[in-house]
Amino acid sequence: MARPVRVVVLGSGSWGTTVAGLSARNTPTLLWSRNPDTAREIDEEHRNTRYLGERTLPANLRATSDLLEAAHEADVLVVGVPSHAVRATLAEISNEVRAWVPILSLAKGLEPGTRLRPTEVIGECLPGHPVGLLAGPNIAGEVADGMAAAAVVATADERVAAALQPLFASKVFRVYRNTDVLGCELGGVLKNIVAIAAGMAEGLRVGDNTRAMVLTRGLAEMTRLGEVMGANPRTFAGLTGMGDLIATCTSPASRNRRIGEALASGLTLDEAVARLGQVAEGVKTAPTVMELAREHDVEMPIAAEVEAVVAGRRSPADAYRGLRRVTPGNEEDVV
Ligand SMILES: NC(=O)C1=CN([C@@H]2O[C@H](COP(=O)(O)OP(=O)(O)OC[C@H]3O[C@@H](n4cnc5c(N)ncnc54)[C@H](OP(=O)(O)O)[C@@H]3O)[C@@H](O)[C@H]2O)C=CC1
Ligand SMILES: O=C(CO)COP(=O)(O)O
Repeated sequence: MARPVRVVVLGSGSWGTTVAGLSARNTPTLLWSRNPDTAREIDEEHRNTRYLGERTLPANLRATSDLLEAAHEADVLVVGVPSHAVRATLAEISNEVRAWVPILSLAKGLEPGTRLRPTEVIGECLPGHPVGLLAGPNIAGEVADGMAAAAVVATADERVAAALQPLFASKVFRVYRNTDVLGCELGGVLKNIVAIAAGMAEGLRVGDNTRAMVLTRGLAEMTRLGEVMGANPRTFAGLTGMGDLIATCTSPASRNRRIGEALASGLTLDEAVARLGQVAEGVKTAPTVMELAREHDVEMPIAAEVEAVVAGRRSPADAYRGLRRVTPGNEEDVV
């Protein structure tokens, strides 16, 4: 009888740990943490208190702080470290992962400097492997609490995604598949910037109409840039686009939204980031996305205001005043 597929998840933050918990319910799973205390706590006490509080993890989820052990064990490798850490983490195991092991990214940011998407960084570090991502409207704490949610496994070869779907699925966690890797990945990256704008709106106590405008026009910006870069515009109406945008912009648990709220309350960016104590990918991604927007000649007024606030050139209140100066065009023009 064939042995079960072994999933290895790299990164023991809130989402890496949660995804490892999902997969452990279906198949043997090993979680790598760079912090030996965290690895021990998960392995022996079945908790990750720093990131998931007192929630209990599956007893069969194993953890290690030995990256080589993790790499050698993987039949499927899930990369759950933040986007700025993907290259450095994988550089240590570039010759250690068996050929053809599929690799899935969880990261929703762009690599600073290179502007590469996490799946592209993975492709450079571990060439020859099928690479894709798992994304969607998935606030980690809710998924860890067993609340119903849905996600998408995106890989260029649909057969690979179809093989990976059941590893993460449960009765309350529906896993769809998609072959538009670019569109699915950009959705997760770009919605974080709109979520910072939504958080600022929250902090400034704007009305529900303004909130709806930010989400809708934010989605238009995401779709415009995505289409020019080669993504299917329809992807942005799906779980990894509109779905994740709604979850992140409306959830008080979203770290990106919390950064926007903190900035609107008068905190500096450094103070807001320090108070959060977790990763908010939109902060580092905003300037990179504006570089892409300029390069592709795509108008992204909401992202531009967020970038100006994050760079300290504009206050949140001035950013919202700035949006009033945007000339409304034809709503039917996506690109
Ligand atoms: N949380 C969520 O709801 C969701 C998050 N995501 C995405 O998943 C990715 C991971 O986020 P998330 O788990 O939330 O992050 P957290 O902030 O919860 O945790 C970050 C994790 O990454 C580790 N880490 C940070 N820097 C490095 C590094 N240089 N090398 C190795 N490990 C590092 C941290 O280790 P340490 O504790 O030792 O500092 C910690 O385990 C992000 O791109 C995020 O956008 C996607 C969907 C949902
Ligand atoms: O991507 C997420 C939900 O899908 C998590 O968003 P935050 O990183 O803003 O918490």
